[in-house]
Amino acid sequence: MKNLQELLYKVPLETVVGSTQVEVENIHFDSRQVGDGDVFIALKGTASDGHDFIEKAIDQGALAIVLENLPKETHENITYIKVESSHKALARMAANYFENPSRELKLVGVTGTNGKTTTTSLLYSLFKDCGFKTGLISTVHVLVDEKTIPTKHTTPDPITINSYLREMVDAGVDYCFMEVSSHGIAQERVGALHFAGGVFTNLSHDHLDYHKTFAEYRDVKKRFFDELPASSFALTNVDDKNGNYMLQNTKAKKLGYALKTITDYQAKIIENQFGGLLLKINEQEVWTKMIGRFNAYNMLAIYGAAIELGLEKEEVLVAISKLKGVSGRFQYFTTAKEKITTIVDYAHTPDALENVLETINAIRTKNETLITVVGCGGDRDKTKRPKMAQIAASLSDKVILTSDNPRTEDPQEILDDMEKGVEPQDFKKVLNVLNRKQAIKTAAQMARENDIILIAGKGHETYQEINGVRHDFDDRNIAMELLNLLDK
Ligand SMILES: CC(=O)N[C@H]1[C@@H](OP(=O)(O)OP(=O)(O)OC[C@H]2O[C@@H](n3ccc(=O)[nH]c3=O)[C@H](O)[C@@H]2O)O[C@H](CO)[C@@H](O)[C@@H]1O[C@H](C)C(=O)N[C@@H](C)C(=O)N[C@H](CCC(=O)O)C(=O)O
Ligand SMILES: Nc1ncnc2c1ncn2[C@@H]1O[C@H](COP(=O)(O)OP(=O)(O)OP(=O)(O)O)[C@@H](O)[C@H]1O
Ligand SMILES: N[C@H](CCC[C@H](N)C(=O)O)C(=O)O
Ligand SMILES: [Mg+2]
Repeated sequence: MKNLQELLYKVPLETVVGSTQVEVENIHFDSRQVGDGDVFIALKGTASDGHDFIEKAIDQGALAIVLENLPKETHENITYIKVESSHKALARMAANYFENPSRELKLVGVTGTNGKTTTTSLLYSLFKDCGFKTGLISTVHVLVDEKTIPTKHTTPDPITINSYLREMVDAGVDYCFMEVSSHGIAQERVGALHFAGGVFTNLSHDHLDYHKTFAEYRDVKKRFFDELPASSFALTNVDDKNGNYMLQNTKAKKLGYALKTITDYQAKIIENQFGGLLLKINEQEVWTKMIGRFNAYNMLAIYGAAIELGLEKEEVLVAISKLKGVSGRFQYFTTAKEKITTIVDYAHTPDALENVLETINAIRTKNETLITVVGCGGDRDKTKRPKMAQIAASLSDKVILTSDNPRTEDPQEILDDMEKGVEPQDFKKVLNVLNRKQAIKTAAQMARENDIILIAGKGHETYQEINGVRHDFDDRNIAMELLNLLDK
């Protein structure tokens, strides 16, 4: 049981109808989960409005309702708490409910269009390697030190985040690294968390279905830094054209990392090959198994964050040299006889796809054929579709356009949207194979000795969502099975 008044600590209230001196059980923002003695927080969402479910929540036993608009008629024994923003109130109440676990460990948030999963996952591995109990909240999974929890969101809702953080604190976790998505910031999912640091990776085209304009998307990301406390650090990629903008109004200690600009954490790429990168970070050389220029940025972000969190330079460099790749990010295998290399990568934005293809083109020997298999997700930003097809076709020798997660959209229409981006000189390189498994099979049949196949967009995902149903599907298993079978 929790005292409602205590749960409302630091929540700016507009009007209260009824008593706040009541004991409550749980807090919920979904009426379907409400039970006896709970608080229901009515959120205005994208598909519906939680205010429409207040009566249902009361029928199910809610004692108190947090809302933005008071109903005309109220029930006598119910407490109504009117706030300006239910999303902000939820964030604060969730933190209060779990007794502010983010203050009991060092929480670092990583935001940006690409590189969040890579950076947070590698920070997790690095801190584990240095002997700390560590937590991770990422697109791939949540880790409470060594315990794995499956996840659906990159940045979950505030109740879920705070419950994970409480579990981490109780398990003795010292550091937690979490991905902060733009949806997470816009919906206040990270609203009342206490961050020890924030990292910005980069900003490019994504989610323009949700944020409408690039400026709005950029400013949502900036809000994360605006709200960091003075005791924290804000580490930004100053080579990105929005890097400095992110830190413009932050109270946190401002720091930069770059390959091209003079700043706090700098690196030079000395070698870039299939085996990894040789970097010179702040005058010290280090080999990493991570591949490609974009990973040099990820390494710098990791290095800077680890130093700001108090680790020694030497131990950080040793740990960096031991880091292994992240699930579904440039994950590759080569067949035994024909030496066909298949790379599975989560590139699902134009920028990520361009980076991955440029990385492959920079390190291959040019005699092989590069075959790219790529699709775009349904119910997501449509404007990235033609761009991704254009990039795939211009930077590969052959392209197979296919489905990603169509969700509730018609897969053929997604493919048609993509095809519009292919430029006339590339028409002859492109094939359309709607079924993703067939598309991978086509690539496998086309490939000859030493060729390279890139399968982009789904990375670590172990399902394909069609018509709202998730079917088992793993690019890596399918590719491995088909290629090994064909490897005579
Ligand atoms: C567009 C979006 O982000 N939606 C998220 C949002 O839902 P919503 O507010 O739009 O919900 P809604 O359906 O309009 O309902 C409004 C309110 O009524 C409530 N309700 C609804 C029905 C009912 O019977 N009773 C009831 O109380 C709902 O619980 C909700 O509180 O809040 C929900 C709870 O936190 C999320 O689960 C949901 O994520 C949806 C499923 C989603 O697909 N989100 C994706 C786009 C997302 O968040 N992605 C980012 C990663 C992006 C990236 O960086 O690549 C992520 O962080 O995962
Ligand atoms: N620093 C980077 N800059 C640009 N591209 C990157 C960077 N790091 C990774 N990538 C590319 O972007 C893809 C996605 O990387 P990652 O999963 O780390 O990003 P993310 O920000 O977590 O994405 P999401 O928004 O889906 O959670 C990778 O598979 C790789 O192709
Ligand atoms: N976090 C991203 C993941 C996209 C992955 C891609 N496979 C797709 O389904 O579009 C999103 O929800 O937009
Ligand atoms: Mg991610």
